[in-house]
Amino acid sequence: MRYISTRGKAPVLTFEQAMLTGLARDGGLYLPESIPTLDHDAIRAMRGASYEDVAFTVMRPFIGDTFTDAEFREIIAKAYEGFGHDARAPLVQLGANHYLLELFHGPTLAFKDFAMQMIGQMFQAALKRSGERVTIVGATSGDTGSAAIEAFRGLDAVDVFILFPQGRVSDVQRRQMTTPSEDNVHALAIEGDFDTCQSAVKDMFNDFDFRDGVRLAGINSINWARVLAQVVYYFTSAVSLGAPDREINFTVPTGNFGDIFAGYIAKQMGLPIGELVIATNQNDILHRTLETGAYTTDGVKPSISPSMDIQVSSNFERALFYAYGQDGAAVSDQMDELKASGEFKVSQGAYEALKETYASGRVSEEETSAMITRANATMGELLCPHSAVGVKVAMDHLGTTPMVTLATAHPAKFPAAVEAASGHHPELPDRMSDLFEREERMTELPNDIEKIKALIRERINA
Ligand SMILES: Cc1ncc(COP(=O)(O)O)c(C=O)c1O
Ligand SMILES: N[C@@H](CCOP(=O)(O)O)C(=O)O
Repeated sequence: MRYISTRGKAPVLTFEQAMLTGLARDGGLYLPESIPTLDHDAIRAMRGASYEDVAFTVMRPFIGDTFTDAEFREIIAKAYEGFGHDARAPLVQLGANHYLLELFHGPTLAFKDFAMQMIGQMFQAALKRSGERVTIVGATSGDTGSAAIEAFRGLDAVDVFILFPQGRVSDVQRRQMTTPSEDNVHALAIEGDFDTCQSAVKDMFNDFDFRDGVRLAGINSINWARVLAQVVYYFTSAVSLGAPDREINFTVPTGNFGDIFAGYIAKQMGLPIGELVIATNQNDILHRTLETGAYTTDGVKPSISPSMDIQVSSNFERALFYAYGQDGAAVSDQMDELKASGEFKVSQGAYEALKETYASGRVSEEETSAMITRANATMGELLCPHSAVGVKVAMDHLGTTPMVTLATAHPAKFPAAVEAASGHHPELPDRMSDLFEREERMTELPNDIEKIKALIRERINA
């Protein structure tokens, strides 16, 4: 299996290289040259199988000879052993034809753990074999950072630097990043929003002296391995509802577009997914793009679903690549336009392709709170605000096809918004009950790329 860049001008890589490389050297994102498919018998055989077995079947065709079957099975087993639910991603019924996929039973209580625990194990195995050391730099609006720190803390061959927007993540999210005491963990509070942090990370990847000097690696969903691991739960949930003999729809709370793009990959692999519905909060750039064909940034507005406070949605580039018929030059032009002017207009053909693949909806702050209240009162579910955004949009798209809404985080990560809407204080699991007593350690930095790079160099003695 070979991996190509969405902008068509970077070296073609193996799975291992793509995983350790992160952003392509032409600024694009890596994708498999072709998407392997699973026939209906193979999908049917997933019924009753463990999450780990389905993970092996779904991911194996993408990893080439990076790991042997035995190594890969061991990686998967280790990745999911710390999850707090035997099913890993349990499905609960919310109402007629509506199901909630709980993706918050991992170590840091958000869906990011599904992929981050996998890539933590895969990095460790690959780096042990090569004897290399890497510097991971990631941007977070709260959940990716905590999941990455949990997955990489204490590992010998890795330093992990996480840039988060100061004052724009919840207290639980911040403490998950700032309380680990391992020397290889560095939480950096940056002046700005998530887009500021993500743009700094991309700038570091595009500075080849820095990139090669520190041996930079990425764990955001720019890393294909992150997206791949998220494909698995589309299969487990759809199969438990009758796929491949029945079509299933999905609604996905969306920010950086990694999670819903994993659904697109599942569909291309042969899973009969009907609608893939993008659910956005008031940072609704993706919904507007689907409505108008124009991708226009207009500043991040802080919301009660802060992990989705994103305007420059990284993986949308991957969606564009397919919408443009895998034309890297066209994608490259659009991305240049975005960088220069903060907007671009999708061509008519690509727009039609996007509309054929995705539906969308936007949820206001008031509607998010009202959905938390309603789900608690009438569905027996205490939703986090991101999941509430998803459930609200899904309800507007319910029909005769079963709908699965992805519940992307545990309500206890966002207690203020959840308590205000439901009257219930969501408790953290016992293993985290002392989170607010632990000592915090972070470095505050202005939005100044040179200062951020200097700090990273200094910390790793590069
Ligand atoms: C809790 C939560 N829900 C939804 C999202 C959106 O996911 P994606 O960025 O993959 O679109 C994120 C982060 O991005 C998140 O942390
Ligand atoms: N919501 C995310 C934003 C980064 O997304 P990623 O999937 O690209 O890592 C977060 O919580 O950090």
